[in-house]
Amino acid sequence: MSKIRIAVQKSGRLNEDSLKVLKDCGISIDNGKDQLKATARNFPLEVFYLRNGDIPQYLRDGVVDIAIIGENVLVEKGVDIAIVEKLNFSKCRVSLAVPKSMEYSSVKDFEGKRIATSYPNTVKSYLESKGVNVDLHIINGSVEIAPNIGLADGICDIVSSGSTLFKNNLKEVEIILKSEAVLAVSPLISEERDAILQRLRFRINSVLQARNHKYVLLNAPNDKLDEIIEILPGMRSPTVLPLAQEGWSSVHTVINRDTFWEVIDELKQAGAEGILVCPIEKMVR
Ligand SMILES: Nc1ncnc2c1ncn2[C@@H]1O[C@H](COP(=O)(O)OP(=O)(O)OP(=O)(O)O)[C@@H](O)[C@H]1O
Ligand SMILES: O=P(O)(O)OC[C@H]1O[C@H](OP(=O)(O)OP(=O)(O)O)[C@H](O)[C@@H]1O
Ligand SMILES: [Mg+2]
Repeated sequence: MSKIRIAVQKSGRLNEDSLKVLKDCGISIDNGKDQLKATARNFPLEVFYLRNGDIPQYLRDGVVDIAIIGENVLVEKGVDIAIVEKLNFSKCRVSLAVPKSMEYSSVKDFEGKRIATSYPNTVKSYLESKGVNVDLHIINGSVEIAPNIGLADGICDIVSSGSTLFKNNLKEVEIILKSEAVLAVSPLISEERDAILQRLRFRINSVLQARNHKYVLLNAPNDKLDEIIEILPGMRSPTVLPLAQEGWSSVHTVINRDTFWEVIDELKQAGAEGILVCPIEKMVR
């Protein structure tokens, strides 16, 4: 029986969270250190541990069938690779930044300037689309230091919290793109392996949905039930069960993490008591 081959970053920011997604999908992988390849014990899947920057090429050549990779790397390598899931981690942006002291009004201010970056293709195509010509200096790490040592006038690099920019006295002036970890698919995937991919996607979706929601139980006086149910979304509608104490009910529902605290505040104001919040392990819609 064939196995689907997935590329995962060998070490670095994506490694741990990528393996966690597979683990939460119930897939167990021997994760011996220094392995380049590992086989899952209970799912037709092989993991290839690779450098992030090499993964797009492996996908294009069909050496691996799928990969967990930062969207920004696919953009930089300019390969036309389909993204089938956004995985909601490693969120960042690729941005242009300049020294705080520089007066900046528009992207035209970059005309003729020296820009240090590890993402030359991304910067180039962005600035070309704006009709701006620059002098690019390609460096592989510690890009933010370049303006301070006189190597460049500005930089283009990954920004997340902004603290690296702050520490280097730089300010973010243009966001070129937003990125997060994604599941990408080789254009050469076979039909048989595509069927395995669909099974994997089903599991990934139920894991992502679960991570995004909480299970909530609360007690409510019966005369407040209508108002409380109005506040609650729920998968279909909330479950309402009578409590042993007359005139009270227990309400069970699922709440999205994004609106969680607002909903809890509203519930309390509407008369809910004894609110319990539990994590959800898997969620199948
Ligand atoms: N500060 C950050 N916050 C959030 N996500 C980030 C951050 N820096 C990088 N990323 C994302 O994580 C990915 C991997 O980053 P990392 O620095 O581990 O790898 P790399 O050094 O680019 O690659 P390689 O595997 O070739 O060494 C990036 O491509 C980007 O999508
Ligand atoms: O906005 P922040 O939260 O400060 O994150 C941005 C920094 O994170 C990344 O570097 P990383 O730590 O991966 O180091 P690297 O340059 O060695 O890859 C990126 O290259 C930035 O320097
Ligand atoms: Mg990095």
